[in-house]
Amino acid sequence: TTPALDCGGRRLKLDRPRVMGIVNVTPDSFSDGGAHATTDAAVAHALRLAEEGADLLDVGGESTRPGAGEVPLEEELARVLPVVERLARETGLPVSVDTSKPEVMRAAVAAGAGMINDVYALRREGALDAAAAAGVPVVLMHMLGEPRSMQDAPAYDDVVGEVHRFLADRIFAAEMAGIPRARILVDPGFGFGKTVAHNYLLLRQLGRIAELGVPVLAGLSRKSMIGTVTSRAVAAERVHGSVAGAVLAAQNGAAIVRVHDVAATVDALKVLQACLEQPAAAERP
Ligand SMILES: Nc1nc2[nH]c(S[C@@H](C(=O)O)c3ccccc3)nc2c(=O)[nH]1
Repeated sequence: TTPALDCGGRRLKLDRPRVMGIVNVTPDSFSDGGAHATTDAAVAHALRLAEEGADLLDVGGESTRPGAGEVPLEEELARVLPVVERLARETGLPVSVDTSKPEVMRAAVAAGAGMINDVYALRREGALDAAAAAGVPVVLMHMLGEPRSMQDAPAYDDVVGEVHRFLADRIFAAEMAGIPRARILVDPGFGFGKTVAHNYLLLRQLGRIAELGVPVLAGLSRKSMIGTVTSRAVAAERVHGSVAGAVLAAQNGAAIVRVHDVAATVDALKVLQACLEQPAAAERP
């Protein structure tokens, strides 16, 4: 039987590393086109990612930029719901909602979302119950502290061990809230309270996170861990480094990689798969 997730009725096979396309629904600071322009732009972008080969899409309405303030509930709903609704209707792909607010989780799943992606690992008030009631897979991600302060001076005795322990605790909390293990994924949270060194230790030892026995999601795309080592200050110039990171994450056990640059990542993972799938017999000339 092929490992797979049931994402609100849409099947996501996990027989090989899958690509989650990032759909940020944040108002375009240049045009005052208002809500419709924001929705239309996000949907158009997402449809392009689907064309490029994304296996699922991740719709987020709140920037978790370190130091960023909270987006009010009504604003997040107004951004996310129209996009989730249209993508659920217009693509056959599972649509994940990137939120920490229980109200957004419930509304997004009611609007067609088939996965919950929570950078707070369901620690907000009511989030465990909302995710349990939603009946869709949920991604539990590690973050050290709060977005506002997490990058001030992140410190660990053993970053891999502590991230592993946090995720094990959150899996337990989710199971106690009635979320079956078959609906749980974990994520080490690259860039969420980690130095560049911490991030690369986590990437190298991602197999230890995979030992938790649930699918691992990895999101390195265009992050400072890539920009720093490649001296690429501009996020859009971090594609090559991000693709290398995605391949490494997949090779080290990630079941899903969360990326901006879908087409490039899809091709790179095909090369990885070809390498991994070759039977040993083929090695003999
Ligand atoms: N599961 C999972 N969800 C995620 N949402 C994000 S937001 C992040 C970004 O660069 O996309 C980000 C960080 C800081 C500012 C803006 C955007 N990152 C992840 C991740 O690594 N894993």
